[in-house]
Amino acid sequence: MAVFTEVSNPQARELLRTLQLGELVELRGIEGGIENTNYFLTSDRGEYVLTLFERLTAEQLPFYLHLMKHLAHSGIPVPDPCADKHGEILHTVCGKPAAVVNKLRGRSQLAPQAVHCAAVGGMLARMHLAGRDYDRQQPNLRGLPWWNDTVPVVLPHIGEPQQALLRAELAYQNHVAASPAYAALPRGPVHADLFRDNVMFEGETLTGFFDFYFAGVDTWLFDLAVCLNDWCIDLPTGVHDAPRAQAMIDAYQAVRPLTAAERELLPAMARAGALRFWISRLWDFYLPREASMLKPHDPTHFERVLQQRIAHPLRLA
Ligand SMILES: Nc1ncnc2c1ncn2[C@@H]1O[C@H](COP(=O)(O)OP(=O)(O)OP(=O)(O)O)[C@@H](O)[C@H]1O
Ligand SMILES: N[C@@H](CCO)C(=O)O
Repeated sequence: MAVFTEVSNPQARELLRTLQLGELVELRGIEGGIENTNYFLTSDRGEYVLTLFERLTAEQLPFYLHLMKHLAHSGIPVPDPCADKHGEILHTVCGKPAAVVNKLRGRSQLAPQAVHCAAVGGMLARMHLAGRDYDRQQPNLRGLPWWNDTVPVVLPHIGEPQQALLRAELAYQNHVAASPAYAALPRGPVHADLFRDNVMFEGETLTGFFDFYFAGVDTWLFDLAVCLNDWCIDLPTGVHDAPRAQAMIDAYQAVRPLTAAERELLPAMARAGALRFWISRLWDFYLPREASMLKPHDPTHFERVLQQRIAHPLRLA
């Protein structure tokens, strides 16, 4: 569980008043999530999610919050940040930057079938297209420069074979990032963390994407690769599930066909997607922060996924 900062009922009441969202009925810390403090905030007017940002700064946050607003207003089912009477969507609670968004219907589908993967693929492509006219810029803060900075920090904590794999993959990704094919990849705002636990479903109907706080401008292919690595694998082994991956890619391409450069670099981006989360999980595991409720994710999972993507390159049918 992750509640890094405790919010009191009087503080929640004051926030609801500022946002003109009615009277407090319940404030409940949310289990799950490892980045931010999250509460379900229920008032007599509706159900909301209060997020206190633990690492992101007030300078970085407008990119994410306005992106969510932009996407919500473009018909993509994402939480819409609540504004105060001055139109401000970034607030302060307990001295931390904070936001209140509407609570999405549904629940996470943690054992997805092809039909769920197709729904994610189609909506991901619609989201990429809807982001084209979003005018704010911010890079993916967990992109290649962060990998280059963070790998030396985690290397002393891991065994020799893992060090060798991490070093080799980082060198490979630096090489890919300098290639003409990479420069030709279409880019825009991406979610960059669209795992099973960041999408809501009601049955087979997708009801929302959320947790945009790793979003940034990056290649659309990286976003698709992150999804394939989570939605379309056998979780215990990291082995690729071809029918689910095909369903996701077909649905994505029905909205936006992949370019030649994207087809060429899909295997490399699948590796990049695994590397990114291996590094962040190592970092969270070996350099943890204080939290009153926190369960770090298992880093070895993405070591296995990376090994799988290297041994069995992801090719399009
Ligand atoms: N807008 C929302 N609507 C409904 N439920 C939400 C919403 N936002 C968050 N939640 C719930 O809160 C939980 C934790 O949120 P989230 O995944 O954003 O945490 P985090 O710490 O920011 O992220 P991470 O997944 O990066 O560790 C989610 O699994 C979900 O159950
Ligand atoms: N989705 C990430 C957690 C941070 O959002 C992971 O599984 O490592």
